[in-house]
Amino acid sequence: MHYFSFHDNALHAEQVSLVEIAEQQGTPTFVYSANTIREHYKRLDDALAPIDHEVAYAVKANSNVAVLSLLNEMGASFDIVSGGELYRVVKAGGDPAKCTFAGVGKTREEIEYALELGIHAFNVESEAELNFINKVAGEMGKTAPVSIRVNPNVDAKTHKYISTGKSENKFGIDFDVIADVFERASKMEHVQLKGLQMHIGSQLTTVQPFRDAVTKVAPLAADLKEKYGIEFFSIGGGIGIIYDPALESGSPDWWDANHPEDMPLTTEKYASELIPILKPLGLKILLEPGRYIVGNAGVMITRCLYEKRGKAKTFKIVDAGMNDLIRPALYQGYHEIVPLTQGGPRSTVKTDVVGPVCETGDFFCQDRELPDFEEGELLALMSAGAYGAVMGSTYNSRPLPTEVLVDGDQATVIRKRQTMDDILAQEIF
Ligand SMILES: Cc1ncc(COP(=O)(O)O)c(C=O)c1O
Ligand SMILES: N[C@@H](CCCC[NH3+])C(=O)O
Repeated sequence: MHYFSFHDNALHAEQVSLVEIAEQQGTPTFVYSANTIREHYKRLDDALAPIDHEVAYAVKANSNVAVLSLLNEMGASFDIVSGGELYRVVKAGGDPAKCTFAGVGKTREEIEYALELGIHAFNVESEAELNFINKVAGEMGKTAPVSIRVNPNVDAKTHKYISTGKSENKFGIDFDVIADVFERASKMEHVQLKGLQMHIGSQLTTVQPFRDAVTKVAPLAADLKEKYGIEFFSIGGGIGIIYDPALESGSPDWWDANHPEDMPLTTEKYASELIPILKPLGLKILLEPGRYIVGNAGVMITRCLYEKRGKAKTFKIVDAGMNDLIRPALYQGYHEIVPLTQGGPRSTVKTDVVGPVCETGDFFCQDRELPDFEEGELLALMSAGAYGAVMGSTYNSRPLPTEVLVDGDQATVIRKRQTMDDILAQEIF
């Protein structure tokens, strides 16, 4: 089955035409394919089957409660990074005891909330935070389950804004001193050591940085198990997806979840390289995938408003902006742009696709050779399921877009389009 593919000349999500969704819901709108999410989850879960493991979905990638609920039904655990994400998981029917709580700046309120609910573990990112969690847990008469995040100083070879495992990144505790931190933590009265965690970065397209990091940290994990009886080793998320078919594979069906061989980093490759290093540890292995699960399970649909042929460039102006999908502006992220209807052959044009926001950085592509679509035409920005809607803002007083979940032939609105009154609700006149 093709999850995003053309039928009768219209791009569909599963069995639902994206043109119909656009006509009914307006644009911009995010559309997700439930079966793609399920399949990605299952593929990763199956690949790790030879070892004791848990797939803890990184909620930040797409935290719509309907998406979380779907993954909860699949049996996922959750990697959260705020009290707000924990709140969402609970609303989705998720069990706090299956949540690990990462992040360098947890507040007292968040720590108390997580202790109250009984999360699986805090992933502690500094000694100051460790001391504080110990203090707060003591005040509450509780013991805080913790794992400590190691920064292995390994180059993830990804965009510098999404690299997290080098010493100059703010995340985790330096590899050289982490053993001492565990020793001090083991003597704390209100902390129980549960695990070791790392996450070297996002959108990794080869297995080598994962292998380097796991190889470097595995002996430490073995040592910590021996000394303190830790139960798990979380190797983080970061598995990359294909954004640009021309660069990565040349396959026109790259967004189809049934083409695992086209992935730059397959789950099979990931598992076959890492399992031999991880299995001998005898620890539960946690994975924290976000983008891999939802990235290619979503698109953002938008309508072309105007075309402007300037002296230097052709601009196609669409009704979505950087406030709706910020990845191109923030990381020079690539999203394939596909007209929703396929007529006969058409000419191509080198164009910038830009939004209405009052920023020069408000573009979805620059100087890209694209089918010469017209004013009024509908388009999909592919691979927008991860770090899309969640990073949206109301900049320029632009209401947040609708989100729709397609499951087979059913399309369900899972977030209504925001209204101006929603935006103004907290303002005091
Ligand atoms: C601690 C942690 N775990 C997991 C993830 C998920 O990353 P990805 O979406 O690349 O799988 C992130 C984001 O990079 C993260 O910071
Ligand atoms: N938001 C980033 C990924 C950040 C991962 C979170 N640590 C992106 O879209 O590529």
